[in-house]
This record gives sequence, C-alpha cells and structure tokens, in this order.
Amino acid sequence: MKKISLLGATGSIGIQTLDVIAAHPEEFKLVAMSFGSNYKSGSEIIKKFKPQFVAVKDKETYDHLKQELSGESVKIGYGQEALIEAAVFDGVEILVNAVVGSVGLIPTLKAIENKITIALANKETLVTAGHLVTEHAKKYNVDILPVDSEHSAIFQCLQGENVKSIERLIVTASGGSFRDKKREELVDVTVEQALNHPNWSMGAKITIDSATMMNKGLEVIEAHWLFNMPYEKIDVLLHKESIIHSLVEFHDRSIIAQLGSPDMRVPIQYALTYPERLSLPEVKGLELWEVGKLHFEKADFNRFRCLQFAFDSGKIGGTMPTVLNAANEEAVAAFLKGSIKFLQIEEFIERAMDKHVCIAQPGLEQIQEVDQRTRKFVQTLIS
Ligand SMILES: NC(=O)C1=CN([C@@H]2O[C@H](COP(=O)(O)OP(=O)(O)OC[C@H]3O[C@@H](n4cnc5c(N)ncnc54)[C@H](OP(=O)(O)O)[C@@H]3O)[C@@H](O)[C@H]2O)C=CC1
Ligand SMILES: CC(=O)[C@@H](O)[C@H](O)COP(=O)(O)O
Ligand SMILES: [Mn+2]
Repeated sequence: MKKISLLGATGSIGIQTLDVIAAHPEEFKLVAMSFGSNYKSGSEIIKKFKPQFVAVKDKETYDHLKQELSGESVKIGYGQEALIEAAVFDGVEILVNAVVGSVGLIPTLKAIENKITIALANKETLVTAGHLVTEHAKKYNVDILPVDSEHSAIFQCLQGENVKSIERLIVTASGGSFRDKKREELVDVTVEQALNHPNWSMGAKITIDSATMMNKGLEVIEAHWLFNMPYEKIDVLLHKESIIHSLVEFHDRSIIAQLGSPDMRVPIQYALTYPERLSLPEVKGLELWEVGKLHFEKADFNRFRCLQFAFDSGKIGGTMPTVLNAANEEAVAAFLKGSIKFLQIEEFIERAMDKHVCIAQPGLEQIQEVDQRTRKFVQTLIS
C-alpha cells in the first residue's frame, strides 16, 4: 500500500489522480491532500477518501471547510505552512504535485528533503527553478517521475535505453484551441474560444497556455531539466490528434514513440506504479484503424511566439525562465478575468523578459524575489 499526498486534489489532474487511487484501493491510500478554495468539492473528496490532513489556501476556506466537515476526524490547515505540511505528512511515500503555478515549488523542495518520491504534474516548478529542484533531487537521491503526458511518453520510451544514445527528444503539440487560425485572426478571440481545447479537458490556466503554445514552451524547459537534455536536442512537432504523446530519436536513427488515447489517467498511474504497470479498464484502448490518419507539421516560431520566448529563456538560463513563468502566470490570469486581450499575453511576457537583467545560478531567495518583481511589473502593464 503506497501512501500518497495529493496537492491540487480538486483540479483536473487531482480528480483523475483520485480516480486512479479509487480504482486500486489495495495499492494506494490518500493520507494528505490540498486544494485552493473550492471547499464544496474538497469536502466531498475528504468524505470519500478520508485523508488525515488537508491544507487549503486561506482562512476563509478553512472556516467554510470546518463547517462542512463538522463530525469528520480530519486535521485541517491553511496557507503555505499547511501546504508544506500536506506535502511531507507523516508516512507519505509519493507526493503528487498537481497544483497550478509556481506555488508548487517550496512543497516540492521540502518533500525532496524528506526523501519523498515526486510525481510531478506541476511543470511551473521546474520552469521557475529547474536547477534547484534537480540539484536537490540528486543530493537527496529522490526520483522525480513525470506526470505530464509528453514527459511520461519520453520517460517510457527511455526505459532500458542508454541516455547517451539519444539524438533528440521530439515533444508533440496539439497546437491548442487556435491551431487552425492565422496570427491576425487572434486579435479578438474570446476567453470562451481559448478554453475550448480540441483534445484534452484540463484546468483553465494550462488550456490557455496550450492556446498560446506557452504550454509547449514550458514543456521544453521541463524536458530539459527532467532528462538533462540541451535545448538544441529538443524539437517540437505539431501533431493535432494527440495520439503520439512524444518520441525519442537515437543516434542510430531509430525513433521510439509512445501512443495512446488522450487520457491523463495513463501517465498519472504510470508515475504511481513505476516501474510496474497496472490495468486501467476505464481508459479507451487505442484502435489506430479507427483514428485513420495522423498529421504532423513543423512548429512555426513566428506564429507561436511564446514557444520562441520559452526556448530563448531556457537557453539564457539563470532567472530568465523564472521571468517567463511569472509573467505568463500573471498575464494568463488577467486574460481569464477579461482584463487583457489574447495577444497581450505574449506582448507582456516579451516586455518582462526584455526588461530583466538576468542572474546566473540564482538561489531560492533570488528566484522568489525575481518572481515577485516580475508579477508586479506585469500587473502594472495590465492596469
Ligand atoms: N490538466 C491536465 O491535463 C494537465 C495538467 N498539467 C499541469 O498540472 C498542474 C495542474 O493542472 P490542472 O489540474 O489542469 O489545474 P486546475 O486548475 O484544474 O487545478 C489546480 C489545483 O490547484 C489548486 N490551487 C490553485 N491555486 C492554488 C494555490 N494558490 N494554493 C494551493 N492550491 C491551489 C486548485 O484548487 P481549487 O480548485 O480550490 O482552486 C486545484 O486543486 C498544472 O501545472 C498543469 O500545467 C500537466 C499536464 C496535463
Ligand atoms: C495532457 C497534457 O499533457 C497537456 O500538457 C497537453 O499536452 C496539452 O496539449 P498541447 O499543449 O499539446 O495542446
Ligand atoms: Mn503536456
């Protein structure tokens, strides 16, 4: 029985992780969890899975949840300290980090210090401070197992392979909600249109990231850190069906790919059972004759400028990916609120990056300071 802590339990990845846990009650036990402020959904989960500890975002949510749960024996906390407490709760063996945004960084670092295996969906953590997280994981000899579908695919393709034989990683991209639109057609697109992803049902922030292709940019940086791969050896391939989740080319020109129906329960479960596999009867098997044609296109960096910014920031390194991530988080939140237009997301990210004087090899405090400063700068642009 593996003891699991789940951060972001009420979200898209969180709920699918709970599906996997519920499908194998003899294998997994949820002992701690967190969510932001959705106390209605949170209290349902708590009643069903009976974790021992729950962290919520703020005091207001804490008070609501206490009321919903009167009579239940569960310890509740709020704020960052509670989020850390949930991550390292007594006996936790795997932390599924499925919060959205760089708020996931500190709990990940603390869990690593406690020798807890990390199943990582929260890609912003690796983007904002990839060198700190990977150095920490090495120091404490802790595995970071990918949950993101592309990285799980690459990880699966690499099983039994010598990483020295890798020619390049090929990360596939659906192209998002606006993949068939020209750049000039993006001027007046709405939030509702942007949230309409063709293949995946996901949280709002990642769905917008997918529409700007920043999601793919974040994934390139994520792949750089997870697989210790130079940016020159990471390619992005447009593949609109999201059936091939990513590929690895080796020196002998052999390419290995991982395929499957677009269903996040597969990579989530693989991270929880690795190196074993368990059945997943609810996931639709893939019949390629049903799919028919698969399509591939070269990624156009002028059309998808966020992809270019992500490669640029990754290659510059230091605090530049922190700026990319913080500016993106603020701009996407503003777009979702209706305060800015779609194309202003990339405009504000570019302006934040242009203004930033990069710090090489930053420590945690410098990362946090740059993150906060960038958010304030973008908020000024928004207002
Ligand atoms: N969805 C997907 O299919 C995929 C997602 N990912 C990555 O996984 C992560 C989660 O994505 P997704 O599940 O879609 O996101 P959602 O928005 O659906 O869920 C986010 C979760 O985090 C909680 N949360 C939000 N803000 C805070 C905060 N400040 N403090 C504590 N908890 C917070 C939310 O709580 P509440 O509900 O109360 O607001 C919710 O439980 C992201 O990094 C994303 O990029 C990667 C691959 C695929
Ligand atoms: C399911 C998943 O891993 C997402 O990150 C997905 O990849 C988004 O799709 P695109 O960014 O390719 O549109
Ligand atoms: Mn992905």
